[in-house]
Amino acid sequence: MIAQQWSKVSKELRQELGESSYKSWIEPLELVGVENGVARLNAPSRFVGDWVKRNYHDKIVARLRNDHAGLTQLEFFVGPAAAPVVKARVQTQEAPSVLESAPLEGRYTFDNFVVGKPNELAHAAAKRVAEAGPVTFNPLFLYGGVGLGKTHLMHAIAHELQQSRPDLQVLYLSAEQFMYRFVQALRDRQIMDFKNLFRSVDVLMVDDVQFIAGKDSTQEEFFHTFNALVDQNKQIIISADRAPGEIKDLEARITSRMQCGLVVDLHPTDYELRLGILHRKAAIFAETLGPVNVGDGVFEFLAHRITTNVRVLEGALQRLFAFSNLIGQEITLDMVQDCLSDILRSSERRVTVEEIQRKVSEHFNIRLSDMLGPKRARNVARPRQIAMYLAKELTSRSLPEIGRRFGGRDHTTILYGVRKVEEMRSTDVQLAEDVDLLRRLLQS
Ligand SMILES: Nc1ncnc2c1ncn2[C@@H]1O[C@H](COP(=O)(O)OP(=O)(O)OP(=O)(O)O)[C@@H](O)[C@H]1O
Repeated sequence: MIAQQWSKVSKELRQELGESSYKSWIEPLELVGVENGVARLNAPSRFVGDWVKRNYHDKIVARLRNDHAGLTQLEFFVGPAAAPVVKARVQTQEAPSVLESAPLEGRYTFDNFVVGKPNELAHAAAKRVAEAGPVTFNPLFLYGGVGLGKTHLMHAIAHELQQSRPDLQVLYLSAEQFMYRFVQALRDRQIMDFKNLFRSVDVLMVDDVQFIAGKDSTQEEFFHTFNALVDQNKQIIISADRAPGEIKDLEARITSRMQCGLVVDLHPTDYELRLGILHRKAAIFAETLGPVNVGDGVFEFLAHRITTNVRVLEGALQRLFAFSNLIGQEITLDMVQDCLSDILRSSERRVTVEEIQRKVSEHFNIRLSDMLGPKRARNVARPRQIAMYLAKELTSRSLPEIGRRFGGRDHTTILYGVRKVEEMRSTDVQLAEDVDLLRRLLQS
């Protein structure tokens, strides 16, 4: 049955992806089962599993859903199927005796998480929770844009707890899986069992909570589970793509509950963090694939050009490693251009220096002519430096080019402005907020 379903799906993928991608990535896979919204596939190596997950996850899930409504996730394993990583046990008689966590990604550990200015607070909060000391903030609410490491941090907490406190019952799942289990319990008339199971965990982690917004009965149940756990002083960790107050259609009482704990933001990455992540990921890929030579300037180029999110950055690097491995040559800048033309095109920065100058002037209520002119008063000079900083961050213009657009200033003046804002971001909260807001406005 499962084999037939997989054969149907792989035939469709063969048509869609073409013979060569099919042979490399789909043909070697075997579907071994589907349970609790997760399909388990056997892969010949972790590299193949990772690749397929990154590139074809949604395509495969969409097709398998024809036979398995409620499927949300793929899990890949190499060799004989392993037992799910984290389990929560309960003592009720009739209820299923085990509440299974969603699978954890083995690579999402604290060791593999690169810390920089944009994520240091989120990282510190996650580390604190992973120590499993007395609960000091509840819940920990992590939020940030797509692919900035929320899931990575949650899995890292689960891994750490698993190591240091195997006695704790830790449950990690996505909000979608929470809803799926709730609906299933309603359908099977096992709602009391569901309640008991969820109230028995010591640490509950719910990923992408924005998913339950607007889903009334799921929200209601989530609210009760949440309250019951908080009352018992059990740690809850939640992630979302935006701050609690900004999630549309989330009930006010849930929003205010979320705000009672520690709310931390994962900021968009900066150049240094992207560079650090590239080095770390390259070391990880090299462990799987063997060493690959990376030519001069490749990491810097990628960190400069791919600013959208870390997932895209990682996908780009993985593609380069796979290609370099296939042809047995080092990764050069030419190879980057050939191999990643689609990614580079789509991440081309469209914001212009002029747009930045306009927005920054509006925000600080100064004249555009003053921004470009010689005035040195602080109320003009600081916004000018912020605009210089954003121009460097958000466009691919060089410092001399930016200088020309700022009334013919020298590139060293621009560099000074950029550095000044970089420095001040860590000490001046107001300035950091202004910069983040402007960046968001310009990128939306
Ligand atoms: N600071 C970091 N260090 C190392 N890897 C990172 C970092 N930030 C993100 N990543 C990597 O980027 C990828 C995407 O991260 P993750 O899935 O955690 O993002 P997310 O914020 O949960 O995204 P989404 O909003 O799509 O759920 C993962 O492979 C993760 O390992």
